[in-house]
Amino acid sequence: MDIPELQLLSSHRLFDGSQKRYRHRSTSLNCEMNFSIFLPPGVRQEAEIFHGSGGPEGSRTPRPGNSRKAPVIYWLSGLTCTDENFTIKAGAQRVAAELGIVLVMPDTSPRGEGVARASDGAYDLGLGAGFYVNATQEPWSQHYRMYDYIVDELPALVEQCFPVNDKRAICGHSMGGHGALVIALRNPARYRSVSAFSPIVNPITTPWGKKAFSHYLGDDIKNWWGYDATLLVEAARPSEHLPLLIDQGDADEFLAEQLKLERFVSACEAAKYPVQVNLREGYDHSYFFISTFIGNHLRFHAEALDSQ
Ligand SMILES: N[C@@H](CCC(=O)N[C@@H](CSC=O)C(=O)NCC(=O)O)C(=O)O
Repeated sequence: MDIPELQLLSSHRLFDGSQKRYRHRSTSLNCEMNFSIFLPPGVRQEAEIFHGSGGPEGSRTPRPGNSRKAPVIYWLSGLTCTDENFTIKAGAQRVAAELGIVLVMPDTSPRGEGVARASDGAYDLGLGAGFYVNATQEPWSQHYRMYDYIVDELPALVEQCFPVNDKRAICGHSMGGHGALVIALRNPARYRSVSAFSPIVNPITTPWGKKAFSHYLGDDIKNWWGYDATLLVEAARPSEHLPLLIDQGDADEFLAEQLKLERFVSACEAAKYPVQVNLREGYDHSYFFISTFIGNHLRFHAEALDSQ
């Protein structure tokens, strides 16, 4: 494997660990991408292989010291987000530090010069709205391959450069909840557990999903099926079931029109796929909701990741 080039953009100490932000060249997305990572205490606090313009991490040499490797939770954010929304608003680091878990927060789409964007500046297509699919339609297919980026490229980079083992979990919100469910259902051997807040679970029938999929994947709905969690869960083999947790606010402004959680729950029941769903009275779609329950999700994953 090529040695990845990582550029450190920022680094902050918190809860005796570090919150860092990096930029790298993504081959899947054909552009520069940022991601954020939280390193808990007790593991090496720098990237091991690092090139770039100086800085304390500018070394190829493995560093002496703590060689413990931690499990990782990948967090996928929703529409309009970057890697920073969850990093700044969810308050996940305190519990991740206690549990000794690494958190990785990717961006939600390719970005930069030459990357296609919605012609009318819409928030639900293009930049910030990659929907975790591999686009097949022009102009999107030149960069919008978020599925490959999240499933393969980013974990390979993280596992090469940071003190992590191969125990992975995946979690997300809204569009990112859709991404987490789809990716885990399609790749059950790669993850120990999956969870979501307010996920879009049946995008082939709802407005955000139909708009994005018709642009990214074309008009033939058969090509959308592999990105619909409700269809995927119906087809999941019992031997590949993962621990699955969903939290949903009942005051969520998007629940009725965009999310359709009841369809996923019915499909899980029909397929006998065990799912824990917490309907939370009075909670909306925001990061206030996520910050309230993120600790529960991290502990749920920690059990599956065999962490502490
Ligand atoms: N009309 C809103 C829509 C954007 C929005 O609500 N985005 C959510 C995710 S929705 C599904 O993926 C979000 O996480 N926003 C970022 C945040 O920090 O709250 C708008 O653009 O205002």
